[in-house]
Amino acid sequence: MEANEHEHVIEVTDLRRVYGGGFEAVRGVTFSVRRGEIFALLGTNGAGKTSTVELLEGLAAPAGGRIRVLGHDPYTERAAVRPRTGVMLQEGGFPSELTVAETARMWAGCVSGARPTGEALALVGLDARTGVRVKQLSGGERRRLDLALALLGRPEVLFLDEPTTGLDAEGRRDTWELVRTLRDGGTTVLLTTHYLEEAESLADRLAILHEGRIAAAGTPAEVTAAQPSRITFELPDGWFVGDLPPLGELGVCGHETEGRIVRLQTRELQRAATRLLVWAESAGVELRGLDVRSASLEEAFLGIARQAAAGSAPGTAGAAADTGAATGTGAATGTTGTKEYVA
Ligand SMILES: Nc1ncnc2c1ncn2[C@@H]1O[C@H](COP(=O)(O)OP(=O)(O)OP(=O)(O)O)[C@@H](O)[C@H]1O
Repeated sequence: MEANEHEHVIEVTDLRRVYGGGFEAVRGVTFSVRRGEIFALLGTNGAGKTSTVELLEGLAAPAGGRIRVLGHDPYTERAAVRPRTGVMLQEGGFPSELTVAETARMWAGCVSGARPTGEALALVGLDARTGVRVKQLSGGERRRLDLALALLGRPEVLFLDEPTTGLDAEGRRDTWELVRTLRDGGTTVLLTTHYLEEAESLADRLAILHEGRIAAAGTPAEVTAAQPSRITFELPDGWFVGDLPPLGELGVCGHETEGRIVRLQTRELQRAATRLLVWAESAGVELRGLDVRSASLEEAFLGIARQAAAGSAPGTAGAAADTGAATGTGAATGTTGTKEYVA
């Protein structure tokens, strides 16, 4: 897709959604997705992921803002957009008495230019289950059937709302592989997920929603780079965190203790780990359970949740997510539940 690879096939500007009763679930969300990109929307429960995706799918009109999918308004120009998109909702809701093959045929009847149903079912690994009634499928198999139906129309844009919920580890990985293959073939994918590992492994770019706003956005690497790395270890009896070299000299920007367990935060992982180990060696101290790790998307996500719990909204609310630049969460130090990080 060289000619169009920078084309934005999804453009969302200052999007708002208000439910009956006046609750504003989406509060000024801006992002865009390029052709052939996998973009993940993450967020805490109730953050507004499904509310946003439903607007992109044209299922409801926004209370404010602008959406373009393939250059069209998905709500007012539904006829132009719908045939070129595939939608996998959280709940498929198919007649449970129909078999897998009957369901696929019924669905294909509503899709112009549908791919053969057997091909769609084979893509998701359901080709051996065509004669089974929907009600007899496992939860994971139903999710795969949902995905097969979304793929029937060979969509240019695929919306996947929590596509791997209920799948076992193998099924999840198979779905990731399929989504990557679709992306490599030029399909643009927007997915919501609760699995941070899924977003980290699959998404080219992502946005973390919190209370209807984008709290952080960028590539997984950019979002995690805003977080400090961690060094965790257990001190032997008789040793205390105060016996360590001055934490500032170690390159540590925060620490937390729980009994003998010490957790250090640093933005200079190599330097801090080296100095700590040199000190331990010279002092004859064994750092039991030593664990040195770079920040993960999980930590970025938890950082946002912590800020929420501490009552301070993330500083990048409403940030645009289309620049490719990380907006960061700035949640490295601060209160985490009952424990306080101390620089
Ligand atoms: N039909 C509705 N009427 C009123 N409020 C709603 C409705 N649907 C969702 N909400 C509220 O809007 C907010 C966002 O919900 P939404 O389902 O979009 O979140 P989500 O990020 O997809 O959550 P989850 O991860 O739990 O699926 C929540 O507070 C939810 O209770």
